[in-house]
Parts: sequence; structure tokens; C-alpha cells
Amino acid sequence: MNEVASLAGQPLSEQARQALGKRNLIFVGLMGAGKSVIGRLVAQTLSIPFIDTDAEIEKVSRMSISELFAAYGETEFRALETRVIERLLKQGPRVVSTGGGAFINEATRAQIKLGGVSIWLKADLDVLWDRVSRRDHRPLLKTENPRQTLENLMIQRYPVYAEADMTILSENVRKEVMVDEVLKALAGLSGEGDLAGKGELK
Ligand SMILES: Nc1ncnc2c1ncn2[C@@H]1O[C@H](COP(=O)(O)OP(=O)(O)O)[C@@H](O)[C@H]1O
Ligand SMILES: O=C(O)C1=C[C@@H](OP(=O)(O)O)[C@@H](O)[C@H](O)C1
Ligand SMILES: [Mg+2]
Repeated sequence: MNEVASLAGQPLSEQARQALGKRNLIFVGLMGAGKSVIGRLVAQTLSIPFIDTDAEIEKVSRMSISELFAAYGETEFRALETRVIERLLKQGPRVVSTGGGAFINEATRAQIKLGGVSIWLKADLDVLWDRVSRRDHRPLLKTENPRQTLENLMIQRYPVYAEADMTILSENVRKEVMVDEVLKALAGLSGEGDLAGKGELK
């Protein structure tokens, strides 16, 4: 009997947790995809510690993301983001929700690929815009036409996010439904698949 078959009959959350094993679970995707919110809920469901990289960056720098961008610029922010994520991924297993640009940075992407199983939360422009336009704390969207900026980022970034291990559509469904989608995808990580052993913490 393979690993998946032996897990059948157990609650989905338990199947997902066992399939993930000692690996980190890392959410990537554009602003508004739901990485922070869904990541936290998935972590609670799996009883695995949760960390949001933006929150961690704000903690270590004692500045908000907007303040960091304003004071040091995006390049410095990315360097800090890379260092923080490298450290966090070594402390797993954790559910790690990244900021939208993290996976686009080559060094950070390489760490994420080595450090666990990545999930791209993919959403269309209308869904993202509806969500991000309700708040104004995202420095990259402080432009004359933020919807156009978001669309440009989609065009640039979607081919890169597609390198994540798994893709889940983020739609306007209840958050619990999104969590279930994630658990189902994880439960499908069989002991024999391409992702077996990938990102296993030593
Ligand atoms: N499935 C969903 N249904 C409704 N609202 C959602 C859903 N997922 C996320 N949101 C909302 O969208 C906004 C952005 O979510 P957030 O997790 O901060 O995205 P990200 O971290 O990817 O930028 C939040 O207000 C959040 O509550
Ligand atoms: O897409 C990006 O480059 C960014 C996304 C933000 O995180 P969320 O995706 O959680 O909003 C935050 O890291 C920063 O404003 C930059
Ligand atoms: Mg976030």
C-alpha cells in the first residue's frame, strides 16, 4: 500500500499534514491573492507555526513596509527580504506567506525552491484589484493608475510564479473553501511523486 492509500480515511487536514511531512509550505503570488490570510488559516488547520515574511521584515526593521520602501528603496527591501526568508526557511517546518515580489527575486526564488513546497495562489485582475483597492498600504501601488500597475505586474510576474510547485486558483469563494483546496493539493503529494522528499528539512 502506498503512502496516500494508507492515509485515506483520515481527516483531510491530517492527510495534508502527513504528506507535507517536515517541509515548509510557502505561499507565493501577487498582491491580494490571499497569501497572508489563507496562509494563516492553513497553518492553523495544520497546527504548523505560521510566519508572514512582511510581518517579520517589519519586526526586525521596526519599520512598516511603506517606510522601508520610502527610506531605502525597493532594492534594499529585496535584500532584506532575501535574508529574512533564508533564515525563516531554516527554522521550519512552517507555513510561510511571502510578499508578492519575493518569488520574483532570483536569489529568494532559489531558496524557496530548495526550502519546501511552494503554492502559487493565482487570481485574475478583477479579483486582485477588488481586494487591494480597499487598502493603501502597498507602496508599489501608489502610482497614478494602480490598476494598470497591477496588470503590468501580472504580465511580468505570472510566468515566474508558474515555477511554483503547485498552483491554486484564488477566487471569491469563502476562505474555508480556499483552505480546503490547499489541503487537497497537499494531500495529493504522494510519497512517490516528483515532490517527494523535496525541501525536506534536515
Ligand atoms: N478567498 C477570499 N475571499 C474573500 N476575500 C479574500 C479571500 N482571500 C483573501 N481575501 C481578502 O483579500 C485581501 C488581501 O488578502 P491578503 O491575504 O492580504 O493578500 P496577499 O497577502 O496575497 O497580498 C484581504 O482583505 C483578505 O481578507
Ligand atoms: O508585490 C510586491 O512586490 C510586494 C507585495 C507586498 O506583499 P503582499 O503581496 O502580501 O501584499 C509587500 O511585500 C510589498 O509591498 C511588495
Ligand atoms: Mg501579504
